[in-house]
Amino acid sequence: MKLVHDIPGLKGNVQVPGDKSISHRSIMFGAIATGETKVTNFLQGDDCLSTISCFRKLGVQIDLQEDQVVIKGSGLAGLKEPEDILHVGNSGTTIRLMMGILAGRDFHSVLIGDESIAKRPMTRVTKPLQQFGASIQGRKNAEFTPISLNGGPLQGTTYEMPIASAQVKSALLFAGLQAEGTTTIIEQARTRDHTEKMIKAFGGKVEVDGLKVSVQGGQELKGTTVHVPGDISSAAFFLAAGAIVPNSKITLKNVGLNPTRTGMIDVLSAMGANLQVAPYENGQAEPAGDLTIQTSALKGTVIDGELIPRLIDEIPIIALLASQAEGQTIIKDAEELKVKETNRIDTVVNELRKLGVKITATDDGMVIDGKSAISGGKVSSHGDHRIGMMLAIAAVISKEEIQLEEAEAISVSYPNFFEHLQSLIAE
Ligand SMILES: O=C(O)C1=C[C@@H](OP(=O)(O)O)[C@@H](O)[C@H](O)C1
Ligand SMILES: C=C(OP(=O)(O)O)C(=O)O
Repeated sequence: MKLVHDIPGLKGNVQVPGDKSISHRSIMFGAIATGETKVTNFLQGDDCLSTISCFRKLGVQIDLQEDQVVIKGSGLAGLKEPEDILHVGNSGTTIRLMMGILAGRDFHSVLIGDESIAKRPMTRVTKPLQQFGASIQGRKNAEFTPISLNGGPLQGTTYEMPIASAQVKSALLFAGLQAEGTTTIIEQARTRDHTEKMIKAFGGKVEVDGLKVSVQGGQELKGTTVHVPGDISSAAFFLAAGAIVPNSKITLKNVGLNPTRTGMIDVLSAMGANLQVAPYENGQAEPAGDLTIQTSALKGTVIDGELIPRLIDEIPIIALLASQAEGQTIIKDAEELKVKETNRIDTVVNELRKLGVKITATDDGMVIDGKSAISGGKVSSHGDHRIGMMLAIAAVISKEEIQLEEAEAISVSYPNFFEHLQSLIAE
């Protein structure tokens, strides 16, 4: 598609769609709890719809109307053997977290996904689950899909994670909730804690002590209401756009501000962005607030260490932001980018280079030189939603036309992205 380019400014308010990580988990907890769960502001992106479709195949009644979902859970024991393969589409969160649930169920199940999922590593979850006693098979020693599980009794265990991953932590917590005894996960760095918060919201207990997270098996979870805040990973595209497009002022309403997710705010502040954060005081489990960004004079920064898991999905758009700053930006300790929907070090660097950005790939990140003019050309999302949105924001600051291939991938996390972008374009 031809992207909108060379616009005079971005002005107005946007309510970004519901948080993807929280939306997935609301379906999963609703399905394994007893009683009714209501979810408001649910993200109807392709990934979360894949999660709904998998749980329907497990016999769970899920009613989806507009952005509200009602789930009728009958507890873990109420999940039924699926008669068909469970297809997770493009969603790493769906497949990895579901493995933690299915490992302890007394039936056979098979998980597959699209071409991208077929290349993403699974032993990060299947290996520790085998330590719980789970029976899991897959290509290359359970590294790749199709993955098949013969669920059964699990034994609680202590597991020190070799990587920073909320998906791995969450899968093991789901296994721990149905294992005998205590399960303790030791994180390498703090990752998003939506699973821990949701265990509590559903009436369960989880103990967090620094980087150690423990749960007891056999807890009964009870259905509840989940209010999903807007997704800061989606807001990130408009935060960047507001900062780099001249003559802009954008307010993003009801954005999730869980501190395990707000690395983008820290980076914008470090780069000198004109950003205001107005948190709500509504006592919700997941904090939220309004963010207002204005055109800013940015400077380069270094992004590494414990900051990385707090902004891992925002790195593609941060690379574009850095290309408009004064000086150099260095992103390191981000090897995990190589195993996302695409190898995001390579796709970000290759696509931005096509548009004239001075950017170099490193083993664990990238180095970006600032103040590049964005030239026209033909680019592709390579089927990766976050790359597609980043390139659409690159186009708005280009004087020349940019064509985006595989734009449809954007509906994975932000189905109305182009509508929202259009609504902000100043007359
Ligand atoms: O737990 C989650 O909801 C997610 C965790 C992150 O993945 P990793 O756990 O692989 O870092 C993130 O990249 C993904 O978009 C969503
Ligand atoms: C990495 C992502 O998602 P997932 O791992 O769920 O496919 C993402 O949304 O950027």
